[in-house]
Amino acid sequence: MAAVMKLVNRSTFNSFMGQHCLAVTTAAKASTAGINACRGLPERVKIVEVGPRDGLQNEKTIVPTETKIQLIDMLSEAGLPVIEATSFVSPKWVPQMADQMEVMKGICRKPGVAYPVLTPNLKGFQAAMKAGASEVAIFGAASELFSKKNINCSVDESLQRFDEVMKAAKDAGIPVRGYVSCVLGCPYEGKVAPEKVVHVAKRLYDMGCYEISLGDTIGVGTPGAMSLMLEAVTKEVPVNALAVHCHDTYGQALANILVALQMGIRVVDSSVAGLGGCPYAQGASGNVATEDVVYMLQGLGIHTGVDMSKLMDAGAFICRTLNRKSSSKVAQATCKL
Ligand SMILES: CC(C)(COP(=O)([O-])OP(=O)([O-])OC[C@H]1O[C@@H](n2cnc3c(N)ncnc32)[C@H](O)[C@@H]1OP(=O)([O-])[O-])[C@@H](O)C(=O)NCCC(=O)NCCSC(=O)C[C@@](C)(O)CC(=O)[O-]
Repeated sequence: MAAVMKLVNRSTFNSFMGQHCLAVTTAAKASTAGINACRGLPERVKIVEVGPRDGLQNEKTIVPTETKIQLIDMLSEAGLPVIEATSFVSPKWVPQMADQMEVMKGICRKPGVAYPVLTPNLKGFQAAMKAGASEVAIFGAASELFSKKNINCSVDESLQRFDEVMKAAKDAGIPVRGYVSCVLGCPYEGKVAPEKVVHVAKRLYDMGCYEISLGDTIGVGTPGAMSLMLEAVTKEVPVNALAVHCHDTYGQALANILVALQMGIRVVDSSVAGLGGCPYAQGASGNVATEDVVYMLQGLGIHTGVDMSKLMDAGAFICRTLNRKSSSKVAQATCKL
């Protein structure tokens, strides 16, 4: 009976979503481009799915490799254009990512989809190359103490390490994404001045990162703080080279993303089912849920290329496997409809 109810609920939801999306799309066809341009909103947004890495790195129990592979494959099928697959960090520091080689070998790489991996140093970069990675990400912080806790070096030292990775990546023709953590607050230092974010973001951009993702690691930002920070960063780094990465600890993530879109950001990081947190930021909740971002963007008539139904299946799969409730409001609503 429960299973039948679930099916009915799911089909009711899909039908609601279908009608809703159709209404949005029909209206959108004639007018969205113009209206969105007036509102300062884009026609298309690229979603960078970080659940398999940012999400699963934070699980207390080690998630089986097969589950990670299946999740990534389901996300590929859902139409996500970028899926951060794993990280090549020390297994002593983050044991949850120790199977990075097997994950990279096991996934079905869909043509047109990028599967970047985190590489904090040259050792990580070389291991990523052996595993066949075709894109990597380096990750720094705007806060000294977070940098120490997260990657065991100062901000300046981290930039020197990233320079080495960058040179090796250039030689190998590998694109590099950059992260700046703690752009709106630090679990150890509290408030972080926008100038500190500008300093690291500009350095990453100048050394050749094609995109810099600005991370509200502990999810303390508000739309006001986000706009002040972006105002400062976009003076030094072109807006089309920036992304936002919002955790949802204080429930501000979607509002922060909307403000970022209005300020010209076109790339948004998110995590299926809102998985995650950061092992070096106690108490930080997961990333904004991909389902919730896609729902908001659909409502705005903004194209993402993501199939909501398949995305919901991927979220349900990982929540079932981890035996936990989804943090996605859209997924929670589905159960109630
Ligand atoms: C960066 C290190 C490695 C420095 O760690 P360390 O201990 O300072 O490094 P080391 O060079 O002194 O080496 C110590 C040991 O680690 C090994 N080692 C050294 N490098 C590697 C490597 N790449 N892969 C595997 N092993 C490595 C090295 O071989 C040696 O092994 P031992 O001789 O003791 O057996 C360490 O601090 C680390 O792994 N930290 C983990 C950082 C991490 O993964 N954090 C979570 C991701 S960041 C995040 O979530 C934020 C983000 C991106 O999502 C954005 C946001 O929300 O803000």
